[in-house]
This record gives sequence, C-alpha cells and structure tokens, in this order.
Amino acid sequence: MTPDQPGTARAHVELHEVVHGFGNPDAVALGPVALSVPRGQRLVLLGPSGCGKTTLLRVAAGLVRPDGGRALVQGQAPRPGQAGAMVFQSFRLLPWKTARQNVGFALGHLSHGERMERAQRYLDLVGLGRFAERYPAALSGGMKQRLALARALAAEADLLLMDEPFASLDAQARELMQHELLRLLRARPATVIFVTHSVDEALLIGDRVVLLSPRPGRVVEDLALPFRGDDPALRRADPDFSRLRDGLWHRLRDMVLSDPASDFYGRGTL
Ligand SMILES: Nc1ncnc2c1ncn2[C@@H]1O[C@H](COP(=O)(O)OP(=O)(O)OP(=O)(O)O)[C@@H](O)[C@H]1O
Repeated sequence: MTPDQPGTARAHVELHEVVHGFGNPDAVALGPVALSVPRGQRLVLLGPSGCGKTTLLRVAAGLVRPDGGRALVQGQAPRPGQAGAMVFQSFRLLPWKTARQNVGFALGHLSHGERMERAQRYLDLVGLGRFAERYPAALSGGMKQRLALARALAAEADLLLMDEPFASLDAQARELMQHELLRLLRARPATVIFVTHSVDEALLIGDRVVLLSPRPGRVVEDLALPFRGDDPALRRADPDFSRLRDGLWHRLRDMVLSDPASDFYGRGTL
C-alpha cells in the first residue's frame, strides 16, 4: 500500500501504521494497521472478537485518536460527525424523539420540512414507514436496528462506517437489509467499511475482505473478491463463494483456537 506515492490517486480512507492501546502501551488493542480504501469500495472487516474492529472504525470516524500512526479521510484527519456516517452496534437512539424525529435530528442543515420528508423516505426504505410516529421504546430490537440504519443512510454521506449493523436482525430480515443496502449503494454509491462476524455477510456485501488477527488486530489477509456484480443470489451460486467461505471460516476458527487469550468456550473439556 502506497497511499502517499506521487502520481497515485488519493484513497478515500487511509490508515498509516495505526496503533491503539487506549493509552496503555503494554496492552495494544489494534495494530499496527496500514490500509488504503479507494473511493466507492465496500471493505468488510472480519476478525475474532476483541481484535479491534470497532476501534479501527472509531479511528476512521475521528472518534478515537490513535496512540500511534494516523488516519486520513480525504487526506484530512477525520473529525467526529464530519468524516462519515456511523452505524453502531448499539442503536444510540434518542428515546424522547419519534422514529421520524430520530432520523431527522442529524439533518440540521436542512429546513424542517425537508428533514421530515427525507426522514420519511428513509424510514419507508427500511420498512418502518408506518412506524414514523412511534418512540424507540415501542419498537422491537430489529426495528431499532433498522431505524439506526435509516438515520445513517439519510445523512447521504459518501463514507459509511458500519459496525455489525445487522447483528440483531433475524436471518430473513438480515438478508433483506443486505439486499436493501446493496440496492441503495447502487443508486447512491459510497465508500463503506463494514464490520461483521458473519463470513457469509462479508462475501455478500464486500468488494474486498480484510481479516484481522486476534488482539492486537493486524491485517493477516486482504482479499479482493472475484465476483462479478453484487447480486447476492449470483454470488452465492458462484463456486468461489463456498471456496472463500470455507477458507475464511477455517482461518478464523484456527485463530480463535490458537489464541491463548481467547476465552472461547470450545477450548474447554467436559
Ligand atoms: N475504552 C476502552 N478502554 C480499554 N480497552 C478497551 C476499550 N474499548 C475496547 N477495549 C478493548 O480493546 C480491544 C478491542 O476492542 P474492540 O471493541 O475494538 O474489538 P472488536 O474486534 O470490535 O470486538 P467484537 O468483535 O467483540 O465487537 C478489546 O480487547 C477491548 O476489550
């Protein structure tokens, strides 16, 4: 990776030897990681629990300043709220605002009417149009997740940082949302960094899959996916899909089982 090489187009997101240990140099959580994400790419991060995937996203969002190295978004140090739209594992909804108000809240640059119109459009898109007047407490876990997604998409940012956005959805809703996300990105392309624990999801959503090692997370595999197009059904039917799934799945399993710090239950004996 040579993001600073003269004559090469600047990547949208660049991580230069990023290291983070939450201020404790003896307990590094992430890195060093060097990554360059071209504009419009959908990069999926996979890795064992606790390897620093969320931390990496937060560095790219400007929410965490790394202990070492630096992150650049469009050549600048990322600033919270400006680098891109983030979808968190936890929903971070405002309980005293309705679904529509939650989506509209982040669109402060628009008039009230435009905010509400756009909020309704994105609620419709994620299947929550009929629930626009509901408060978060009256929504199921899956609906809250979709609301959080609508809020991020409504910002129409050109960088989406997504931290297991579909983790709390049931299998069917998850697949529908994967389709919706891909459809939306076709209509309105963005650079995406997407964290998941699901190898299948990584292969369906990504153009590229980066596998991180156990803590401290470092890049151990960087795969450009060979699929033509992003139709999930065609991807699944491609012989490369099961080959890559098996390879990634075994790699992940071996990393977890060989990590002395892992508390994975499968290590114990009866
Ligand atoms: N605020 C913090 N202070 C100290 N350590 C932290 C803090 N936040 C996270 N960590 C630790 O840093 C490591 C990386 O955390 P992070 O949440 O980035 O991992 P992750 O790969 O996203 O995990 P998971 O897949 O389980 O969500 C973990 O070991 C975690 O316990």
